[in-house]
Amino acid sequence: MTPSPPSAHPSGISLNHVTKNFGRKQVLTDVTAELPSGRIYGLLGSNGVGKTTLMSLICGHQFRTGGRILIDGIDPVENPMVLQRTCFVHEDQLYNDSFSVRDILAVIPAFYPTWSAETADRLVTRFRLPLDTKSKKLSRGQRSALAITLSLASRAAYTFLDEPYLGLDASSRSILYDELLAEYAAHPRTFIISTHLIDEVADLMEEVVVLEDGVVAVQTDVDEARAACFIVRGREAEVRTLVGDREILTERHLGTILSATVRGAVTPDDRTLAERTHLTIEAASLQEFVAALGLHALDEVARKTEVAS
Ligand SMILES: Nc1ncnc2c1ncn2[C@@H]1O[C@H](COP(=O)(O)OP(=O)(O)OP(=O)(O)O)[C@@H](O)[C@H]1O
Repeated sequence: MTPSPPSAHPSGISLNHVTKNFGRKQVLTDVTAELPSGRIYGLLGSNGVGKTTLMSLICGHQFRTGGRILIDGIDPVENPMVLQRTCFVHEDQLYNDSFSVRDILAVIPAFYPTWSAETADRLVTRFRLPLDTKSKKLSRGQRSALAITLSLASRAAYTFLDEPYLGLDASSRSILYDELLAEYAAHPRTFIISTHLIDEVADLMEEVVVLEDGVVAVQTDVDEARAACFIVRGREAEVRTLVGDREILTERHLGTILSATVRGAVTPDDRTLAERTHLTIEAASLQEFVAALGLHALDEVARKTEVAS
């Protein structure tokens, strides 16, 4: 067998100084990141920071203002091959008003050579989607369930889920997480999920990318992130003694009590000292870690800007 030629580009998404303006408003000012394929990414950031915009740019649904985007080495803009390999359906997706759920499920497979009718059927049943209801009559949760069904059944190599849980009740959310992991295990591909429920989806995500002020403030592996910091709480002097010369990412004061999020792993000596000096040590949740790192990264940017000006 002739070996296939080495690809000039590694597979995955490559973002290089990507910018996006809407009129005079700069939403993405300089987004640079490498997202190797075959992972589940969490795209995080506050409301209006540009998560949906970035996903639309990557899929080629909108034009970027500047910079370079490559999917498996190919620019997604007006490229039918990339369109077949990416799926980005969201809850407020517009469908033809006269289309029922059944009609939508009949039309969409034509766009995806990898479509799985079996997955679509299973999700329709599990979400109890009303097949004969017109799309505009669906509730918000049902619209989300339809978007998830289309996204997972597409089996697209790059699947984007924009806050996929909107309007879903607790049991439908657990169907989403369950099905996503099952699909990912059986048919590995790349998922990019924007979310504000960091801790709820923390077990799904392998890597998080945090957008702040138009740039990637943090990109980190979730397991590394979990082991990378802890919170120590107690009287300020004792907390500072325990922390030593390690880096404090954030600190909060409540009277004489200091709560510090510390970069690094907890050591046995830390535990002994904490017990002796009545400090509490706990693991930081992913949400706390991301918030601390994000704020810290932005402080650094602000400090460097101040120094430079
Ligand atoms: N078509 C558009 N025209 C003008 N401004 C837009 C357009 N689309 C998005 N924006 C603006 O770009 C910014 C980023 O919007 P975007 O929806 O990407 O944010 P987001 O991070 O997904 O927000 P959220 O977490 O609230 O969903 C917002 O200020 C929004 O008002």
